[in-house]
Amino acid sequence: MSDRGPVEAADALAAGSPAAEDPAAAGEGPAAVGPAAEALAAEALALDAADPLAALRERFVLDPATVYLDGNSLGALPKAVEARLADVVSREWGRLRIRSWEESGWWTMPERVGELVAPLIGAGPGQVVVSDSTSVNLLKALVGAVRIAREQAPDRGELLVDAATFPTDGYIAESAARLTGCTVRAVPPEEVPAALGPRTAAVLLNHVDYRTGELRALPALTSAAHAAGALAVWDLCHSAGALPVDLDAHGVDFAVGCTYKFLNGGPGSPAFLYVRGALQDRFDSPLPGWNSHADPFAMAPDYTPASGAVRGRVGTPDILSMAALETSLGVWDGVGIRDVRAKSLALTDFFLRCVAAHAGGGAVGVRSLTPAEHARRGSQVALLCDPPEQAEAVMKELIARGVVGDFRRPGVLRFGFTPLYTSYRDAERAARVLGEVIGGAR
Ligand SMILES: Cc1ncc(COP(=O)(O)O)c(C=O)c1O
Ligand SMILES: Nc1c(O)cccc1C(=O)C[C@H](N)C(=O)O
Repeated sequence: MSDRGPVEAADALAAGSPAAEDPAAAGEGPAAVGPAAEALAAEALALDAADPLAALRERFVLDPATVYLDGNSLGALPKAVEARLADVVSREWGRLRIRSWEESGWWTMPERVGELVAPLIGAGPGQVVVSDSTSVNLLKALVGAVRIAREQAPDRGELLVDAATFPTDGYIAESAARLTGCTVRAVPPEEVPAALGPRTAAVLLNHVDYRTGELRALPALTSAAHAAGALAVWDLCHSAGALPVDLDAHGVDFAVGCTYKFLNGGPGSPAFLYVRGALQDRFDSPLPGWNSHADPFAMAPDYTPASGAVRGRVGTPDILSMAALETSLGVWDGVGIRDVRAKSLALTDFFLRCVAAHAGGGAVGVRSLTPAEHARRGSQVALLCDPPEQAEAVMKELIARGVVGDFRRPGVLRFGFTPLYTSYRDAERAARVLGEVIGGAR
């Protein structure tokens, strides 16, 4: 992207977007005023009144003056976290001190919290560990996948990587390739099936594109990788907690994801690593720290890997962040990920309709890069500004008016929808204020 100007880069983004030509998903025509605007506001009220998940909003700290649509970058704070952290600090650390590794269950937290994440990503017990960052887990997963692929076929020497990937995945894939003697080939996800071959060791894909919000076909792409004898590694940062992933059902080999977005774990909360049960004994981590040793307190000079999910650990876990995440995951009690998905789609559908009604006719145009088809949509809406150079200023003004999304180069306004706390009124207000901001630019 760096060698292109914002307009060229925006054209490339829009050209690759399946929704770019969809008028229903674009702000075209004059902005809605009067009865049309009132009808959308009334509809939002009715949708909120009928929303079975509406009460969950009470579990979060939210500011009524703000519409928070940035939960795909940093999830909102669940109310229960403050008291938990105060207790961890004052009692577990302050009074119990070293005893807490055992008495407060600190030592086993990575596996225990992994078990709380597991049902949300369709993983049975014993396959998910919470540890380190997504970037670090990507290295473990990629090197681990290549090593397994090469057990049977030592000449598999290529890593296929999503060409539109979030940058850290690409950087880590390059390093994983250098460590294993592989080469990296960047491929648009839809071209992965044709690019797979007898030399492919592993494929790394983002489940949801962080800029466009496009949801990739995880089942089909995983099957295609397997048919070619390669392993499938998925980055679930923008899907975990937003939609069903069903890792076990689709036979995914490795998956990673962060917990501070739709899982609301807090800034920098530790990420998760999934290693399919059938592969765990063959998982040879490139970061075999003492926490993943079969008997860490033996302090043995030689490394013997632990069995199960524990093998994905490295060093001492970050207890404060992990405790915040553990308590945050409590907001999912009694909540089904399929219900969350249904609300996410309804919210983004409604927001796109409101944008189409409110955000037309200004000096700055917007069109959705996010696929209109439900099967290809994550839980965000990405609007490309025309001209793209205006996007940053538009987002700044939106934030000043209490609508918090974010801006991504070259000209994308991103709005994340977290069904646990986002209301239809939020969606309507965000689109209405966007219309005012764009209209104000006339
Ligand atoms: C798709 C994706 N992968 C990886 C990351 C990076 O994760 P981390 O900074 O926690 O390593 C992010 C977000 O920052 C992301 O959106
Ligand atoms: N991890 C972040 C951070 O430390 C600061 C600001 C933003 C982030 C993000 O998570 C960005 C996010 N992954 C994205 O999709 O753009």
